[in-house]
Amino acid sequence: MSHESEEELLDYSDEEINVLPVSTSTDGKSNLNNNKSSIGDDQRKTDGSSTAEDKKGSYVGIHATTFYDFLLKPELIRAIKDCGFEHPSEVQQVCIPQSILGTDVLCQAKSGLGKTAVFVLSTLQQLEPSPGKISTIVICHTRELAYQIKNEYSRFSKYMPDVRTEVFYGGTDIKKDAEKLKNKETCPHIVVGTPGRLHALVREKFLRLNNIENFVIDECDKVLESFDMRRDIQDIFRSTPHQKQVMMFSATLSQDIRPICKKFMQNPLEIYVDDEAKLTLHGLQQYYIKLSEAEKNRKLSELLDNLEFNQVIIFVKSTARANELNNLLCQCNFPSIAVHSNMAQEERIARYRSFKEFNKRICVSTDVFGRGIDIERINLAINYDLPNEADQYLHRVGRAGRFGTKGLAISFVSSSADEEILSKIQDRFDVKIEDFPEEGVDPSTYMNT
Ligand SMILES: Nc1ncnc2c1ncn2[C@@H]1O[C@H](COP(=O)(O)OP(=O)(O)OP(=O)(O)O)[C@@H](O)[C@H]1O
Repeated sequence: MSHESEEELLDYSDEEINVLPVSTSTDGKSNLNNNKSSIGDDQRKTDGSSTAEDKKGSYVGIHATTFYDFLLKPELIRAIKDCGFEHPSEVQQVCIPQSILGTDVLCQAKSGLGKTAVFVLSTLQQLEPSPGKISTIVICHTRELAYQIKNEYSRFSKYMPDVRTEVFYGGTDIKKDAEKLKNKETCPHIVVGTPGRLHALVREKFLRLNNIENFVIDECDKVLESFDMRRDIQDIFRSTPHQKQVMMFSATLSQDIRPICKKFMQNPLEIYVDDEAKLTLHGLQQYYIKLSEAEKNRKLSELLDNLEFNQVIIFVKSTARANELNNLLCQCNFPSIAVHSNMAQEERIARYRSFKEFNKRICVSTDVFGRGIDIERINLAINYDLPNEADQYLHRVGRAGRFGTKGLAISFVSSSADEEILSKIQDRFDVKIEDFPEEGVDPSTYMNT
């Protein structure tokens, strides 16, 4: 592990964070009065040593906390080991001890540091599977992310043979979903899905949520900012029992969206990264290239020819552009694939899998892959078209450099609007995005060994 990725696992100051086991009331909810915390680089010590400020509640030493400390079920510990997870990341250290107790959680933590495992492990820890009883529902904004989360449940419930997880999203036959849900033998204990399909299943009374104990929204700002998705969520939420655990996660949680999230919660543990500079991924080198629209293809091909990378994701602003660019790359014999929302759902998932399984090294995508998607080998992200929001930039480039690894992000800047966005990104996240050097970048600085 590189020095930088080790730093991601350092400890916290107890002034900011109380991660000691908390006293619980009879309903299992946390009694912490101040349930608000933040995670930030400046709260971590860099040498792992103990100081006078290390009082109760601080994690001392780089690897002072292990997954064993969470007292998880042995089946989970075995699966965690199989996944190769050695030490919990900071967000896992802060959240898991409380989330396994049933506390509501509203959590912002930077991209790629393992927010998914927080809710997957804590819901599996609490789950007592009973036939026909759906205990956990997880909602996210895209079908591929739902599919990915379902697979995470499968990985971690490997030694829990009675636990069933199913994923439901649009673009597939709803009757098949209904069949699965109707039959006690096939009805899942954990449901993962996208808002529209889940809402339709609830409305048609195929999906009954009266036994729900955990209600999770991943990429919650994206889900709740969109009027349509929020309306669906509200209806789904209303069909769940009043007493349940609610958890929400994202790398970006604006001041405006927080109260909206909290409306769904009771006295949540709140984890924010209020200093947006701390959302910057330190293993990720970020550059821009100024050019005209007409120069983009030539430049891209030059970069793909000259740069070393394992896998690259190229973001464009429309499905038409994704198809065009992908065709062009394929014509030039680049091993490229395109993924966007304007294709049959089965094909979308097949392409996601093909890219994840390393059958293709280049993926041209719209923002369908801009958030949440976790493909370990991506170490280069290219914004062929810059997004029009700074937050979206942060999510996109976070596809490279997962879990504290190294990576490279290059953005094409071809208009005054692009220049404005570029300066917004640099101001907000306190990151210096430099002009891409003529001589290129030394691969050893962004390739993981
Ligand atoms: N403790 C751990 N040790 C090693 N790898 C881990 C650990 N926790 C998570 N990972 C891995 O790190 C990667 C990123 O995790 P995950 O996708 O949950 O990030 P995230 O915080 O949800 O990011 P994003 O905000 O971009 O969606 C995954 O491949 C996951 O398997």
